[in-house]
Amino acid sequence: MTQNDKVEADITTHNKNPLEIVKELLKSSVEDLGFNENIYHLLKKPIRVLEVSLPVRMDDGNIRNFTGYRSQHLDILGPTKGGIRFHPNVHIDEVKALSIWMSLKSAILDLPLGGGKGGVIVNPSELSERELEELSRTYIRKITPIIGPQKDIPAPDVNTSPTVMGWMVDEYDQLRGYNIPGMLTGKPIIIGGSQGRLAATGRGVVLTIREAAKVLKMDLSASTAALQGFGNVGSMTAKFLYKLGVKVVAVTNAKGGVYDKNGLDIPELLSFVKDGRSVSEYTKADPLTNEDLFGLPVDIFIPAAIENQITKNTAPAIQAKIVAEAANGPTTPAGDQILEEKNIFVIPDILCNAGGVTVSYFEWVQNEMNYYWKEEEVNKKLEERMVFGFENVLKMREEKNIRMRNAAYMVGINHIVKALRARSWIKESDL
Ligand SMILES: NC(=O)C1=CN([C@@H]2O[C@H](COP(=O)(O)OP(=O)(O)OC[C@H]3O[C@@H](n4cnc5c(N)ncnc54)[C@H](OP(=O)(O)O)[C@@H]3O)[C@@H](O)[C@H]2O)C=CC1
Ligand SMILES: O=C(O)CCC(=O)C(=O)O
Repeated sequence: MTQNDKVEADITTHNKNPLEIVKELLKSSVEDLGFNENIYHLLKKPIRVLEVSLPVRMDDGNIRNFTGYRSQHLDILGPTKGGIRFHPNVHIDEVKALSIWMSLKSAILDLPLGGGKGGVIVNPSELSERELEELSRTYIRKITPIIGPQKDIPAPDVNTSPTVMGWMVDEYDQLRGYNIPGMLTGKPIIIGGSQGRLAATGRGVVLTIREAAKVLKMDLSASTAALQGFGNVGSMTAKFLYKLGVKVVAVTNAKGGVYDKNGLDIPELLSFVKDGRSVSEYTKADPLTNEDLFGLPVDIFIPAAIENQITKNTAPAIQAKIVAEAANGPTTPAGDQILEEKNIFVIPDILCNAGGVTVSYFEWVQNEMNYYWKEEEVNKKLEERMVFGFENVLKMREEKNIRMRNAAYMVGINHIVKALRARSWIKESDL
């Protein structure tokens, strides 16, 4: 059984297929908006999906042929846009689902972009740096026919750092014969990256938590938080929570993590992991398993790792008032049902983590005009967009007396529907 067969068996058997999950939510939201089912049929499939073979000469002299994908969901609002994931559990349905979420995210924040996403089935920790660079360059070569600054603009996601983005943009530029920085975002700043992009997703997550705390009348400086995932998004989220005075008591990664009921020293933890060490090796706090993380007595719980973490098995333990979905798709429908029964305020992924694509959009704008903003300007613009998105979703929630997740889907779909109508893909009778 290949790794992909195992992933397929797991997502099918346990009702965790992200594509089925997002399709169900699209269908019910289209119904709740009173639109014809035709709209659902237009939104449920990406317009284009490419599968590529990625042969890499390994250090031992043998060739390994990896598989990669790029999914483009909808391009009626602008070029498609979204990250590239390197992970052993990448699956075609996951990539398609992630591209649909990207469309919704951009729509909620009124970004002139559609949804895209890419992935390669690989465990990057098993590759040498040279092998990883070859894989990254090969992937970009293979998807070159369908990407470009006016077509589809990749970016980072799980296990793809600015260094990986640097290799990718260089490969594209070498192929085309000149510099085209706007073909990809999340680049190192020296070659056209934007100030503030590295921290943008975590900054955005914390802005949505701040807005949610206002709704719930919670004093953040007297609140506690626990985080799953301490990569780009998790670590930056922890940094900004700490700055706001939130006591971050627990963080984990795939190997486990640490807990201190009096609050972790986040700046120290950030420098601890900087040179490649894992949070699970930090000895100035108690060790913690990913299983125990869910049951901690905290006010804010933040999944910032991968999909399908808040499930019917883990959700019952959650005691938080706010679940802020920094990761994409961290909650299964069964887990979500339990969060609803517990009356937990969920900031849904397509709103919560939209700060990343927002600053990626700013990066692309700066690349196109070849003029660069200071970090304060980027951060100010990011804050405006996040608050705008949060307020629109909150308004829909209050108008319809529904949950934030349903409200976010409805705001996103409403926005896309306006473009579908303007292009006459749909008729008045579909609405
Ligand atoms: N990067 C971005 O700008 C954006 C990312 N996102 C989403 O945020 C999430 C995190 O992405 P990002 O931070 O970029 O990725 P990174 O690769 O930087 O970090 C991922 C983190 O998740 C941890 N992790 C992976 N699997 C598990 C597991 N089974 N249990 C606990 N922790 C685990 C990793 O641990 P370890 O290091 O041990 O593997 C690592 O700490 C993803 O869902 C991504 O799609 C959303 C919007 C934008
Ligand atoms: O920065 C981007 O363009 C996309 C980020 C991303 O992949 C995501 O929001 O899930």
